[in-house]
This record gives sequence, C-alpha cells and structure tokens, in this order.
Amino acid sequence: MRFSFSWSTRHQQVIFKQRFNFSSNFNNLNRSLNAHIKPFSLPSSQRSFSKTSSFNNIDLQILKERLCEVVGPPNISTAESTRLQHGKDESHHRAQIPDIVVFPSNTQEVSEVAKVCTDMKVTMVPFGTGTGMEGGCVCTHGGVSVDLSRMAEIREYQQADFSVCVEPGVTRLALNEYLRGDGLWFPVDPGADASLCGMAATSASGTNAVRYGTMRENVRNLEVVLSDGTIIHTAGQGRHTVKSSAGYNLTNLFVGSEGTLGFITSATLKLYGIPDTMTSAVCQFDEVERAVTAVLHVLQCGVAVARIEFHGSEKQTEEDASVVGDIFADAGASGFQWASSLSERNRLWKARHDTLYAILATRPGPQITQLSTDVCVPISQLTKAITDTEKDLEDHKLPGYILGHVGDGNYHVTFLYDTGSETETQLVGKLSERIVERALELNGTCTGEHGTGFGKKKYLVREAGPDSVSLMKQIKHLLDPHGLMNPGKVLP
Ligand SMILES: Cc1cc2c(cc1C)N(C[C@H](O)[C@H](O)[C@H](O)COP(=O)(O)OP(=O)(O)OC[C@H]1O[C@@H](n3cnc4c(N)ncnc43)[C@H](O)[C@@H]1O)c1[nH]c(=O)[nH]c(=O)c1N2
Ligand SMILES: CCCCC(=O)C(=O)O
Ligand SMILES: [Mn+2]
Repeated sequence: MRFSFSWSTRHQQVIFKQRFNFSSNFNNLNRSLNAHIKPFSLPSSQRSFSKTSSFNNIDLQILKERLCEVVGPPNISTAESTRLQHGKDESHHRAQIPDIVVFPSNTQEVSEVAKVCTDMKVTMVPFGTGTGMEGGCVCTHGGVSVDLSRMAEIREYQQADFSVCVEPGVTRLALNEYLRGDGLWFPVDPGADASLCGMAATSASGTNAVRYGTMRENVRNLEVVLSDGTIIHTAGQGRHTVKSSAGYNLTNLFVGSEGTLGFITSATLKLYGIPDTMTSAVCQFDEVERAVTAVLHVLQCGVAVARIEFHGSEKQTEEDASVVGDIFADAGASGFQWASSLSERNRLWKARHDTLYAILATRPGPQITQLSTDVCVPISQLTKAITDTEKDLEDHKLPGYILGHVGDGNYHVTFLYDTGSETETQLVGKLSERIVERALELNGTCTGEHGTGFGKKKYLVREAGPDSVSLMKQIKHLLDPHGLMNPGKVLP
C-alpha cells in the first residue's frame, strides 16, 4: 500500500491518501479538483428533508408578522429554497428546515428577534455560512433560522494593538483581504471560507493551529445576544487586551458553544504580522507510520515549533527547511517538491483546503455522501491511532481517506458512502464509532475541530465525565431556560 502526503513546514500538516479503488496520488487529487463541488451543491441524498414544524398556520402567520416588524420585509423569507438552504450544512446530517429565515442587520435586531422567539416559545438556530461538519445548522424543531451574514461590518480595527472586531458576515478570507495591505493576517483557517463568528461558535481551527492555535486562543472578546434578548460583552465592552484575569472566562464559554447558548454578534480577534518568508513542500512516504513518525521527530527534535513552521527570515527559513528535509528523508520520504513562491504555495494550500471536494469528486452519484471524523489524540498516540485505523479500513475493504492536521494529533477519515445502501451506511457508522472509541481510549477527544453538533453528543459523558456534563446542562438551562437556542445539539 502506498501513501502520499503533502507537508508544509509553514502549516505543519500532513495529508495522507489511501489507495483503494479510488485515485491515489497527489496529482490525481489536484486533477479531481477540476471537478470541484461548490458549497451548497448538496448530494441529492441531502436534498430530501424532514418537515419538523409544530406550527399551525395562524401561529406561523403571527410569528412572521412580528419578525417582519423587527427586520423589515426584505429580510425575512418563507420560500422553500431559502429554508432548504438554511436547514443543513456541509455534513452528512439530513436537512431539517426552518419555518422562517430572518436576516437581521444589526445586534439590536438580533436581540428583538430573540425576544419575539422567546415570547412565542419558538426555537432559534444561528446560521453563519453553513459550512459546518456536524449538523449545527439543522433545524430540528423547524422554527427560525437566524442568518447573520448581512451583519458584515469590520467594526474596530486597532492596528497598533493587533486587534480587530468583526461582525458575523465577515469571513476569514474577507478579513485577510482587508488586512493584507498592512502586513497583518488572521491565521486560523478551516478549509472553507467560513464566517469568523461561526468559527468562534464551533471553536474551529485549521492548518495553522500548531503555530497559532485554534479559535480558543485567538478570540479576545465576544458580543453575544442571549435567548431572552440580553446583549453582553464577554470581556467588557470595547476591551481587547492581550490578557485579563478579571472574573470567569465567559469568552471561552461561548467559543465552541455552537449556537446553543446565544448569538455571537461580533468577535474581537487577535492579529499577527505576515512572516517575511514561507516555504512549503510536498513529498511521499511509502508507509503512513513513517510519515507520522517523521512529523513527530520534527516536533520533538528540539527545533522550536515556530521555526519548524518556517516562519522568519530567509536564512532561518532555509536552515529550518534543511533540518526538516533531512529528518523526512531519513524517514524514507521521496519526491520532494519545494514551493517558496506565493503562487506555488497558494496552489498547494488551495488543494489542501479543497481536499474534501476532491474526495467527493472521486465517487459521483446521486446518493453518495461524505462523513468525516475529526478525532484528536495526544501526539504520542498518533501513530498508533492512525495505523490501527488504517488496519480497520483494510479489514473492511471500505474506501476511506485519511488526512490530518498531524502536528496537532488531529486526523480525519473521510468516508464516501451510498446512503441508499443499508450495508454501507451501517459499516461507516460502525467504523466511525470505532475511530472515536479508539481516540477516547488513547485519552483523546471525539472532536478536535468540527464540534459536537449531533454526531458526537453521545460521546460527551464518556469524554468529559458525568459531573462535567451535568454542569454544562445547568449552564445551558441558566442561559436558555426554555431550551430554544439550537435545540438537540451538543448536550446529550
Ligand atoms: C471543505 C471544508 C473544510 C473544512 C470545513 C468545512 C468544509 C466545508 N470545516 C468546518 C467549518 O468550516 C467550520 O466548522 C466553521 O467554523 C463553520 O463556520 P460557519 O460560519 O460556516 O458556521 P455554520 O453556519 O455552519 O454553523 C456552525 C454552528 O455554529 C453556529 N453558529 C454559526 N454562526 C454563529 C453565530 N454568529 N453565533 C452563534 N452560533 C453560530 C450554528 O448554529 C451551528 O451550530 C473545518 N473546520 C475546522 O475547524 N477545521 C477544518 O479544517 C475545516 N475544514
Ligand atoms: C476532509 C475532512 C473534512 C474537512 C476538514 O476538516 C479538512 O479538510 O481539514
Ligand atoms: Mn480539518
């Protein structure tokens, strides 16, 4: 069996592709990018949806009129196409559509929407860009989907403080475009061009986490609208200090809360200088174990992580590239392709960010969907976790792609399966469960970055412990006593 991987010292990331029936090398991966499937073009298996509303026509009409008074007629929709788009994300979870979609324009409107919904005891589901991977936007009870994308202002840009405050309609690429001229950037980069507030809501990360951390380490303050319409600033209005020891850390309570505790209506983020020089490389290993071991050696060899990622001066970058190149070559890597130019690096990283669509393109079909696991284990356990997973896939002859944010101990297995086949669906369910079980046994987590959503809540007690989960439930009850905020997600 042969594996290929791409690796960048900048991002400390490895992609493994597993050879089964599907195309198996990086060139094929790039080629299949031509058949790129854009977000929102769902496999038809997900075009079917459940009607979940408990409304009668009269109540629905009253709700619509009251919300219309808040947001105005152009910013409310009951059209089926709009509702369909708001009842699902990019995951395998079945769409369940809202009764109404509203598009508030400012925080005050979000607050008024929340007051109406609380008054009428209607469920509310925040919607960012719908790129989530755990069913977070699915409207289990119908109700109101609150699409925050029309709030798209960059409110406070404090260049000297490396700080910016963005509304939910600002995506990571839009922010970086805005900052580029000043030599600054925001590095947290899930593959999709997600909204930054949605990224805060899911505690997202991406290829840069080894050096820059996840959303948890990069959010300084949040403006949040609670279910009863109260507006709070988790670190105090306007505050954006590098550190604070004042009170409980409410910011990190809302980071990762997946819309179950409130609406994030702005996020104050930490910014960084764009490094002078970056180098990326792609190479191949014959065995996945060797690739993982090589990455671990790079992390353990005494070169500081920041430098392993090849940030810095040209000279430093060259030295680090040579150390890492030697370690990889010793571990059996071949076919190195170095990329220092911006366009070549962008090409490589675009391919990496679009891997999910490349994988989808390898098995077209009306009922084919993907399920991507995202467990994370302590780095010392990564080789075991991946090699055991690989064996599972081999034993069951099931096509699965393994790719990983290896520097973080976080890896994905993406299964493509036919939702019309009971056998395939059950097998994928069983194997993804095994992957999580294994990660938990190794003291890992069921989700490193995609969130708990629907699919992982059954593991929460085992992972966090019954008393912690009980406390989470009490917090949820305190902030959302009627259970109206994104019901059915996160908590078992
Ligand atoms: C191709 C590709 C590649 C990747 C990923 C997706 C895709 C399609 N993702 C997953 C996804 O991009 C990530 O979870 C984003 O943070 C989701 O942001 P959205 O704005 O799309 O949230 P989306 O609209 O999907 O909502 C996600 C959840 O957050 C809630 N929410 C959204 N906005 C909110 C707000 N303003 N206030 C309160 N709650 C809100 C929603 O209710 C829902 O529960 C990912 N992720 C990752 O961490 N690492 C990765 O490497 C990748 N890679
Ligand atoms: C293909 C795995 C799911 C998306 C993702 O998280 C990534 O590309 O890193
Ligand atoms: Mn990922």
